[in-house]
Amino acid sequence: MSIAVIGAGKWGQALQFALSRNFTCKITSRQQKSIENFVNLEEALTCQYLIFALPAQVVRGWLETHFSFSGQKILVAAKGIEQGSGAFLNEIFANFVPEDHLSFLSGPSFASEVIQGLPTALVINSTNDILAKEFASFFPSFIKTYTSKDVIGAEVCGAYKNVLAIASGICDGLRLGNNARASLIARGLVEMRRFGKYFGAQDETFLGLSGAGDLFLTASSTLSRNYRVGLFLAEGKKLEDILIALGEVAEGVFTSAAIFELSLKHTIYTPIAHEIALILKGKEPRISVKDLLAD
Ligand SMILES: NC(=O)C1=CN([C@@H]2O[C@H](COP(=O)(O)OP(=O)(O)OC[C@H]3O[C@@H](n4cnc5c(N)ncnc54)[C@H](OP(=O)(O)O)[C@@H]3O)[C@@H](O)[C@H]2O)C=CC1
Ligand SMILES: O=C(CO)COP(=O)(O)O
Repeated sequence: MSIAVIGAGKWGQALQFALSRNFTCKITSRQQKSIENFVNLEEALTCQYLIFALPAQVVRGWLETHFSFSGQKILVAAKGIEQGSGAFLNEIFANFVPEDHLSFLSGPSFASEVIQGLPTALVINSTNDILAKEFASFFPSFIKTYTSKDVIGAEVCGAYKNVLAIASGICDGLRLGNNARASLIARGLVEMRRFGKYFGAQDETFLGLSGAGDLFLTASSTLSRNYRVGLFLAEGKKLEDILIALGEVAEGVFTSAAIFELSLKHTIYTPIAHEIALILKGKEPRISVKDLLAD
């Protein structure tokens, strides 16, 4: 059995750490890093199992440039919707990999906790149940794994909660209180369900680890990059400066634009994501709060 993680950022390194409990797990990235079992891209691509931990926005370009399908089984660990096209990751990957070789990881998982071996529970989502169970079996005992066939539901949850985490960070940054944050998260859950249902997601996904689990985590902790983006926006910092200081990806910034475009195109009511997209374009957060309360 050969397995490699593509992308040695925060999440890629945490996944490699977890999967190395039971196997030799290789890892590759653009830049050479002093990590055990770091290999070049050519060697990684010969592995039977590949885990993609790249930002959602670069996935299509990366696949076009580097990937040719030769039977690899894929687990996609990114969370986001492509800005511009509004494409979900399963749609992008479907151009390069047969559906029965594709699976998607979801659930509450701060890389900084996984890399310490702290427990969590995750979901492997695939239309191919055998593949999902195969990937699930690779995870170490400190990660409890479940499987699901609701790929689109998991994807919407993983992407949408990043936008709601920005909203929650703004809410806390403006010191609106615990009641306001709980209201925002609860309405956010309803909103992301409405959005997901339009694209065929199943109800139960929103109440489980992929939905409520990851949303509650990300929207209530400064460990979340997206939440921190929200905190800094509330302080009046410029998005450009925030992202430079962050130095890591905050997917909600791009996904909010994608949700904005998809919601307009398909007439889906997504008021929170709508306001976040406007704030990221310069709208004053306090005015957004007033507009949300009045809506
Ligand atoms: N961090 C977390 O807790 C979690 C993150 N995720 C998701 O995983 C994905 C990756 O996040 P994370 O690892 O934290 O992000 P980081 O910013 O820490 O790392 C991003 C990685 O992507 C690589 N990369 C960036 N741009 C390109 C490009 N144009 N071509 C090739 N490689 C590129 C970087 O390569 P290099 O190292 O060479 O610079 C780096 O390895 C995101 O979608 C995120 O939402 C999901 C669950 C948890
Ligand atoms: O997806 C995550 C936890 O499940 C990580 O969230 P952030 O990208 O906001 O840090």
